[in-house]
Amino acid sequence: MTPLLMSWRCVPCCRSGLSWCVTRMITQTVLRGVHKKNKKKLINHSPAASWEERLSDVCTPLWRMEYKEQLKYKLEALQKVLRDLCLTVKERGGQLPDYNGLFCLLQEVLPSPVIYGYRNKSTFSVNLGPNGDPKTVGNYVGNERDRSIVCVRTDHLLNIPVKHKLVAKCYEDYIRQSPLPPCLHFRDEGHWHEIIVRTNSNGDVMAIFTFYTKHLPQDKVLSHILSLKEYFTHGPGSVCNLTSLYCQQKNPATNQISPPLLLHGSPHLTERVLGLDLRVSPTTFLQINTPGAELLYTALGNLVKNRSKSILFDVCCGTGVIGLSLAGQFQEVVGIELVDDAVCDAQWNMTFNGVENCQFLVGRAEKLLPKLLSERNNTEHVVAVVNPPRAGLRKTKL
Ligand SMILES: C[S@@+](CC[C@H](N)C(=O)[O-])C[C@H]1O[C@@H](n2cnc3c(N)ncnc32)[C@H](O)[C@@H]1O
Repeated sequence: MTPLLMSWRCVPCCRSGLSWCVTRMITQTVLRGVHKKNKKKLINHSPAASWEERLSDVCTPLWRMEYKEQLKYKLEALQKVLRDLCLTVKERGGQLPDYNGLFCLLQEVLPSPVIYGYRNKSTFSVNLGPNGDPKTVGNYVGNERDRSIVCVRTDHLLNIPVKHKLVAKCYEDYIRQSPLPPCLHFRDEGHWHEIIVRTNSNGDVMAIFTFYTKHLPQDKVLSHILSLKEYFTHGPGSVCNLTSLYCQQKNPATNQISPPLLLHGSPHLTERVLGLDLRVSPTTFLQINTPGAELLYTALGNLVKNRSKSILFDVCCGTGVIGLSLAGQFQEVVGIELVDDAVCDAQWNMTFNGVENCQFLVGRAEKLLPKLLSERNNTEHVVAVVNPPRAGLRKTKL
């Protein structure tokens, strides 16, 4: 189980006098990459392991540990990353400060306020289940390379909330009685595809399903989509009490997915994070554990106290949550984000919450940041935050 995925470190950047606060999500990928060997020990590779256990090992690799042990494991994983990085720099003749054998201060991993059912977004695939049923809704066990994928229901997963599981179950019930076949991985046929479920702290639910339109005339596409809508709004699926239902069509000609089409309910959910009301559209990025994110942003705020004369660069700002939540502590906030829609959400969030000292710019941080910094001759009053650190940012010259 990976209920808490956060820690942070603060590295003063000597060259520019710029405070460089780096928040860091320790993702499963990091755990996989850094502690591959250790992780193998965590996983029960016995052929007797059930499908459910195997799925838990994929989705929540630390689930066999007590939560305290998980936090210790994550801290050690981070220490190892920093030690390895330090070694690499030193081997190449570089010099680094020493903080107890690490080159920067590393704080404890904070426990998440919620450790079960904490996800606010889940994606469920459709594929062959362990019993061979091609209309099984769940998550994958197996390997894409050798095409050994099996789709296992997620009812037992500790990190997925009950509401998400209910939508997945209802979707499975519906597609099983539909005459249309599913659209399976690697097969250019069938129609029913994945479903994404998002919830907010109020318990509102948004579902976004993908429908593959190949070989189906548009009127038939429409009737099947509307029939699913009817099922979720007035049929047995109404137990899910959906706040919003969206459909995305996968276009066979381009293999691209259309923008989400609202079939029912409100276009957005609203999520409250640290007193801010945030607009959540089908594509909006939010940290997956909202109370965990609040803890992260609060911890970040504590690191950057007394900055009323400073400017904050929120690098890769997404919908601007970090910058907006810290805006009161800074003279000015500049968010930089690659994706246009995310910047629109950030601007909406700023206006809706009455924040006035932020601006959000669309563009690549690597390109915009040097220009923005060169416009400011005193970088002492500049703080930058990036979450998560991106490989694409590593060559940025500050
Ligand atoms: C995981 S989200 C994090 C958003 C935000 N920092 C937060 O914590 O809520 C990462 C964001 O970085 C953006 N991004 C990725 N590479 C970027 C780049 N080179 N320049 C600017 N934004 C980038 C993505 O579009 C995405 O919205």
